[in-house]
Amino acid sequence: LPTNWPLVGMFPEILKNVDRIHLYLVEILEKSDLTFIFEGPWFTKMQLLVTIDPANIHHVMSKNFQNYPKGSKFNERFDVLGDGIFNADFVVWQYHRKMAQFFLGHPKFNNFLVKKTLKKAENGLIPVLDHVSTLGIQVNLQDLFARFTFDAGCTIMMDHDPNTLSVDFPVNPSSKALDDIEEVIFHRHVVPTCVWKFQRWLNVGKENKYKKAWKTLDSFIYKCITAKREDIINNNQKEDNEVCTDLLTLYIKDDENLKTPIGYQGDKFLRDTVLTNFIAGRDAISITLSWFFYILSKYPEVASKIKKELDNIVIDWTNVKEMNSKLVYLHGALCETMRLYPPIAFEAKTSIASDILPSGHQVNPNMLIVFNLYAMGRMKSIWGDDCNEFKPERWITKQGNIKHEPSYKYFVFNAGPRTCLGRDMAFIQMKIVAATIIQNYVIEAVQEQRVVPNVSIFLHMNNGFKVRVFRRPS
Ligand code: HEM
Repeated sequence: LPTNWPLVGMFPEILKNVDRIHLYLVEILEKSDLTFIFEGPWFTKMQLLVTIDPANIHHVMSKNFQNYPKGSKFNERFDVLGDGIFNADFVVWQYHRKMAQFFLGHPKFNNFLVKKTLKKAENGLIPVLDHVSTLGIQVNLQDLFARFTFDAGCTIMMDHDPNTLSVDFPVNPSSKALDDIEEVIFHRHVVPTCVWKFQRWLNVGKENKYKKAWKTLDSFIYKCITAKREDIINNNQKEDNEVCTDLLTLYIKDDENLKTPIGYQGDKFLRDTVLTNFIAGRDAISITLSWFFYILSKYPEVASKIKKELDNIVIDWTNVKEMNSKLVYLHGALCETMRLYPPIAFEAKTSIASDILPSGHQVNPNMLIVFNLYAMGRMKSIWGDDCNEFKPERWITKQGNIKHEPSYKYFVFNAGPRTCLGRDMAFIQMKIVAATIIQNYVIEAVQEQRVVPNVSIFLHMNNGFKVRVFRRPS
């Protein structure tokens, strides 16, 4: 376990291992029986509890949920999200949750999502993959998927396609602004609060970058909201028109709902909601797809099995229920990818009152509890001796159905009342992309590259994932 030095606490050990923090946490958490207390330098009075014990997760996320809000520190660091669901607690969160549950589960919205994802695969993904395969050039698959999810996300949220997925690989200011925002939010987690707040006050360095990115995103989203409001007025009568079923339209049409517990928020509410959904969905999906194809390049037999599963069915994405029941192996391979490479590798909560966790650890008031999902997927005591092997079969029952694991064990989509609301949406989009590629192309990883996760809010690959693409003979 890390040595707790006088004055500096465990800080030197963390600094020494910062580049391999996920692997380091795997080692520490294994040795410490899944929970340990990190002691910071004495002057910071920092003490955080790091745990991946499923019983503790169940306790914090569900049983004693009221004692563990996101907390003011989280709100400060993610202030760009405004009062959106990610950043909200208590009544405001309840209000958002009810609305988001209704709209994200809306049948019209789900049909729209499938239709637009298929269209993006056909008009964006396939032409780009054909282009790189014809020219025989390398492509960074991580970048390609980020473009796919940005375009699809904008279309699904606001019915606006910025077309960043095209053969000339354009730089898009709003997509770049999202990258910058994520980079600075991560920075805010690693430097002392007083340091980044001082930088913000001076408007220098990363904080200056953050401010500019915030402005770019605001301008983009507010423009789309204004255009959408005009669109709705002009198309008011066309209820069945697909233009009317993006998320923004559904929210705007229910204008009564914009009267939130903190007052009428109008376009500000819409802006917070759209931005939160961007942050929630864009990277998690593209990162999972990148790791998925990275793993398939290591396990070609898994790719063959998925291809066989796809060849044996009639593909009809409009019948999502049917597709889910038939694509069991593909589903298992995606779950297994996220077990080993969870796109959101860290989760955190802050305690209100003191508490005792099922593991026996004492929680003090206002204590930060940190969960590392990367380490969690690689624990023998949770997943068995074969935890480091990639086995889609782990997710299939003897009867050939999808096997469900409790969310406090498979914590990738969060657990308890704040469970991810985009899980089904994410799976359907990932399945459409995976099926489109596996059926039409062979992806070959470029040999001379080291693919490792970086240390950030999301589990990106440090230098992307370079591949060559070959069209399958028809
Ligand atoms: C592979 C894809 C995804 C993964 C792994 C994932 C994972 C997560 C996780 C870990 C959280 C908890 C975050 C926190 O509380 O700090 C979360 C929350 C959430 N996710 Fe996802 N997510 C994915 C895709 C999506 C998509 C596509 C959407 C919809 C646009 C979405 C919507 C949400 C929302 C609204 C919440 C907030 C729930 C709440 O606080 O009550 N997610 N997700």
